[in-house]
Amino acid sequence: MTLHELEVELGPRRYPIRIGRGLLDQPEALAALVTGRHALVVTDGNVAPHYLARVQAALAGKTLQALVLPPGEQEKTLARFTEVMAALAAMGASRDATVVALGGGVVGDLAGFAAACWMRGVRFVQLPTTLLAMVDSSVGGKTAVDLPQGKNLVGAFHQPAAVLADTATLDTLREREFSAGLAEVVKYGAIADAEFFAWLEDNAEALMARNPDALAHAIATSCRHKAGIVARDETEQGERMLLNFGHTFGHAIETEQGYGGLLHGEAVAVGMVLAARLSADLGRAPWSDTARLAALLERFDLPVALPAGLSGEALLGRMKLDKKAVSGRIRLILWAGLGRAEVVPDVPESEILPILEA
Ligand SMILES: NC(=O)c1ccc[n+]([C@@H]2O[C@H](COP(=O)([O-])OP(=O)(O)OC[C@H]3O[C@@H](n4cnc5c(N)ncnc54)[C@H](O)[C@@H]3O)[C@@H](O)[C@H]2O)c1
Ligand SMILES: O=C(O)C(=O)C[C@@H](O)[C@H](O)[C@H](O)COP(=O)(O)O
Ligand SMILES: [Zn+2]
Repeated sequence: MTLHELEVELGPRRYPIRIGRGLLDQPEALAALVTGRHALVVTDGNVAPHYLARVQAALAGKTLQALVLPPGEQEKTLARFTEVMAALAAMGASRDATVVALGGGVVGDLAGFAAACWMRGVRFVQLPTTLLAMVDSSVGGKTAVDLPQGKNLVGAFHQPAAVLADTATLDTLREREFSAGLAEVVKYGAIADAEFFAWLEDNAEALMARNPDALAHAIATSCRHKAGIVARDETEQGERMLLNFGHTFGHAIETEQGYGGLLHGEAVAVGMVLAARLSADLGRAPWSDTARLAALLERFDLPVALPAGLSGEALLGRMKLDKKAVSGRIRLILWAGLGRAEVVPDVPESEILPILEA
């Protein structure tokens, strides 16, 4: 098994990211992640039938409970968060408990937020099973739930103790969700690594065919970028905002659709193209790079234009509740072309609205 091992370095608080096929088949390594007596495995109804038994078997010596939630973004709510709290209370979880997130970004964000809050913070382990979770959400400690008013509005920074990504779990992931993960992979090339972007262009077919070597390279490269940025700016005071490229638009779309329309990765794909077009409109980036970005996303079967039926004014209103906004003024991640993004305060609404109405 080819194993990629990385670290997120946060001074004395550092944690490993392990990426490889078959990691869930190593019971000792899984058991070592749970240090106290209590463990709560949070997962969802699509993931549990495939992978929960293996995790349960590995943790058999522990006081163990599993909470299987209904899948989907519409479940990343305060109500489900309360269910996780209730499960921890019912099992008598003490401060040395571990919350294990087995699933995609929805499970990871929700379980992580629960771990951040239970008794003011307990140990948390990420076992990501979607491409998106492996390349992005399992790393970096952003945890949250959505409100009807906006994405991830209630949350906390709470770093996992370890991330263990068994890439064999991607074998059961549906095509649409797989493509959604590729959007966040493309993001790293777009904001920080033009060479990686070109590699993605050259290897798009291999990635869509889920070639194991291509996938491992894409996941490890993405995690290396994310780990580096998080290490330099854990709580998003500056550089980390670049990871939000496409997200001010994307989150507005997801919220406006009631979390039942585009998937997060799909909304980010549209958002990145809108941000790139706005950058080109403002003379900050070459149009040719915007075309390359859209073309690559399309090769990954991702949408690159706003879904029909959304009002530009309504989307603009949603964008004002973005967490990067300052004193109610929208702050956007724009780019200067492939591999170079920047935080831009005070982009006039009069420049943004036409992009939302085009
Ligand atoms: N915390 C962060 O830094 C961060 C980063 C990016 C995205 N996110 C969040 O992540 C979420 C999106 O994550 P996602 O794309 O993983 O969505 P998801 O968790 O909803 O998973 C997608 C779908 O795939 C199913 N699934 C998961 N693993 C599977 C497997 N191995 N086999 C078969 N089916 C499987 C799930 O049940 C779900 O239906 C959003 O809420 C987004 O806001 C957070
Ligand atoms: O890790 C980060 O920082 C990111 O922004 C990664 C994003 O891909 C992710 O969607 C994140 O959840 C967005 O965070 P938010 O603070 O904009 O809600
Ligand atoms: Zn994202």
